[in-house]
Amino acid sequence: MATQAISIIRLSGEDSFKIINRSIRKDLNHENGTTLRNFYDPKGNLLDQVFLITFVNPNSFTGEDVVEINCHGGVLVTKRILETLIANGARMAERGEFSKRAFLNQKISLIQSQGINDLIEAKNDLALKISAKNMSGKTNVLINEVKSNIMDVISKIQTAIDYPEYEETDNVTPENIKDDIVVLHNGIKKIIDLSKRASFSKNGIKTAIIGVPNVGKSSLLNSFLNEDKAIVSNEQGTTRDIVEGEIAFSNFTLSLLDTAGIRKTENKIEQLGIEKSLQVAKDADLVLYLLDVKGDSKLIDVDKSKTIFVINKVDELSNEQRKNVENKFKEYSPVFVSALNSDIDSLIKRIEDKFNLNEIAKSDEAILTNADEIAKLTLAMSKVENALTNISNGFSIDLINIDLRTAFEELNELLGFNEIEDEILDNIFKKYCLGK
Ligand SMILES: Nc1nc2c(ncn2[C@@H]2O[C@H](COP(=O)(O)OP(=O)(O)OP(=O)(O)O)[C@@H](O)[C@H]2O)c(=O)[nH]1
Ligand SMILES: [Mg+2]
Repeated sequence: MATQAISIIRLSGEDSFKIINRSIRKDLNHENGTTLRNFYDPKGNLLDQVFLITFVNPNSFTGEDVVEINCHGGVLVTKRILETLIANGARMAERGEFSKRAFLNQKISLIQSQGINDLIEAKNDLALKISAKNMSGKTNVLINEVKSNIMDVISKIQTAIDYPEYEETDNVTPENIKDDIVVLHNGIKKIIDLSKRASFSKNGIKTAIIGVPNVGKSSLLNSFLNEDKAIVSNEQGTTRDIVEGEIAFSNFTLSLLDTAGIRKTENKIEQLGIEKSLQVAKDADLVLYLLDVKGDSKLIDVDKSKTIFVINKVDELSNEQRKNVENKFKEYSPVFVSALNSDIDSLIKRIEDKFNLNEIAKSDEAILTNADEIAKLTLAMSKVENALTNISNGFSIDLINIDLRTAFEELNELLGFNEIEDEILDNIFKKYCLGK
């Protein structure tokens, strides 16, 4: 606890009014409202003048009676008010308990509660934007649309199975419903694709900076971070261990890893550093590979699909030399930067383009950034894919129906509409910051 301008203490549950009434002189009316009151400790000593906001169930965040106590933000006064409330019958909330109660009282869905958590932890503007949308319930609406599209196809099939004598159901054949299912599949695929890329925005893109010694890897890290974090020198093999740094841009966060320059060496410690460099490159989401303009173009083996090739020290190149270098490394379409002069905007732009983060920032689609949520959606998509394969294999509509129903159930689970075991539920909400 630290000193703040004001502290806000929230009571939630059916005894909320009873508990606060023990610390004030005249009972509050059991209604929504605001009031300024003197707050007394159990011995009757005046502790503070507090501003109270009351919410009567179900019209509160948790769906229960809630009293919000706005007191002065001193550490001691806040502590004494908390102690008084506890003496009067309250207890401290468990981690995530407010959100859990809101969920159990059907005030918010699982996606919304995840959105609250993400909002608190957002490290950049895009992550903030996505979490606000998820928290607001807009994403629920979009997922519900997908659900009702699945429901439409299921209903068609079900009617054909239950009432085969109806003329309208004659055209419900696997071939005829195929187009509907393809549309469904593409819709879910798009959400997954955007979500996977957006989750980088939330978690930080794990970015390895690699290359031969002296190309300016540590200088590039420092230039990103705008501080002298890694040691830079013109001696080859300066960096031996991984140096980490994190930087947030408007649409993404980079978790940068500067590595030891890769070369043949007899030095055991340097060798270990180089092994680490290769491992880091393997594990990374993104590799910034600094090419050596003076050396030959024999490259370290990297996964090109996740690599951006960079030529540093552009400040040292004449126009003529730059053209030659561009030619030499044409197939890698490298980005030119000068770490020394902090001239790295073109690289930042290239990263943004690679992950297409602008598209995500502008997108009106549902975007989920939590691995569990994406996994559920992926499972739903695989069931829809199964349905399509079964159509191609000439299976009957009742078999196709089974997969669509499972996909539907997965979406329900994503929204938290299915029965969820208590233990799993506790685990979901435990990651919340205290009491939220
Ligand atoms: N002119 C110029 N010099 C640079 C630039 N970036 C780095 N240097 C210089 O290049 C030398 C090597 O830089 P480092 O950042 O230590 O290179 P490194 O790739 O981390 O080297 P190792 O850790 O040994 O693998 C230093 O003398 C830097 O000042 C640049 O953009 N322009
Ligand atoms: Mg270095």
